[in-house]
Amino acid sequence: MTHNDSPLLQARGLTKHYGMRLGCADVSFDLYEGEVLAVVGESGSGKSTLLGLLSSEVEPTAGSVHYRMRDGAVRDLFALSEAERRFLLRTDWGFVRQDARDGLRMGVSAGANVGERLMAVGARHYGRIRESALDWLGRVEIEADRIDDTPASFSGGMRQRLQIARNLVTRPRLVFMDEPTSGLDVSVQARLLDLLRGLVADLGIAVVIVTHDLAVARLLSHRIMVMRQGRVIETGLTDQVLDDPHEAYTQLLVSSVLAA
Ligand SMILES: Nc1ncnc2c1ncn2[C@@H]1O[C@H](COP(=O)(O)OP(=O)(O)OP(=O)(O)O)[C@@H](O)[C@H]1O
Repeated sequence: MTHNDSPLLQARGLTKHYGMRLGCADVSFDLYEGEVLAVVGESGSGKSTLLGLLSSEVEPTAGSVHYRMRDGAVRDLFALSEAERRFLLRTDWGFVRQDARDGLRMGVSAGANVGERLMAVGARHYGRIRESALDWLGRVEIEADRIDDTPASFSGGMRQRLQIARNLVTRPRLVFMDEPTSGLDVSVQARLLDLLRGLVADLGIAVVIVTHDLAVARLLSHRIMVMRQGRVIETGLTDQVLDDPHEAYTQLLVSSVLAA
């Protein structure tokens, strides 16, 4: 078996209690390289908790996450040192936050927002860093003459595109996305989704995307996990689950979107 045949990430029995309250319970799945997994469910169903557990920002009550590093070694994420975890987050992973202000440095230029990530993986040559930053601004459709502006002067859609560039410039193997298009105008959302879909496919990145919007899941994901009250109630290929949902709750979710 080659590296690429084994999962990039394996979650087993992931459970999180916040005191008496359940965040999520007994979530298990494998994620392969280049695969896009959407986690859907209504507010409070445990999506953000699960994303926090997978990215090792949240400590589990029980369960494990194993991740295959670039050197092929499979590591238990919760056994990594803080320095190793940070290194993963800066290099092999990306995290696109719902609010771009949480994922960008608002006080530094667009170019520096992108360049900083390159420096975290060892780039030192100013000219080349700036060239890569320009290239990536172009890929996310930000005009070259905005490179020295701070994201504070950008529109919501531009900020989100800059956040995407900042996350993808190091060619991470895995990107977590938390509602990356919500809060944007519908037309801006559509363009951003298109862009995301193209970039993810071109780069062959694995993605775990949390969304309450089934249209986003349909457009971006190969597989879908439906969560309710902290548990995964249905999972499968996105088109199959959305076209022929087995669980009554999923049917409700799908039909309420259709009615909207
Ligand atoms: N830090 C926390 N402390 C206590 N309870 C929490 C905490 N974070 C989440 N919860 C609880 O865990 C459950 C799952 O919440 P979570 O935020 O994971 O759901 P979600 O599906 O992401 O919701 P939303 O779409 O509204 O963000 C909820 O009952 C929530 O109140």
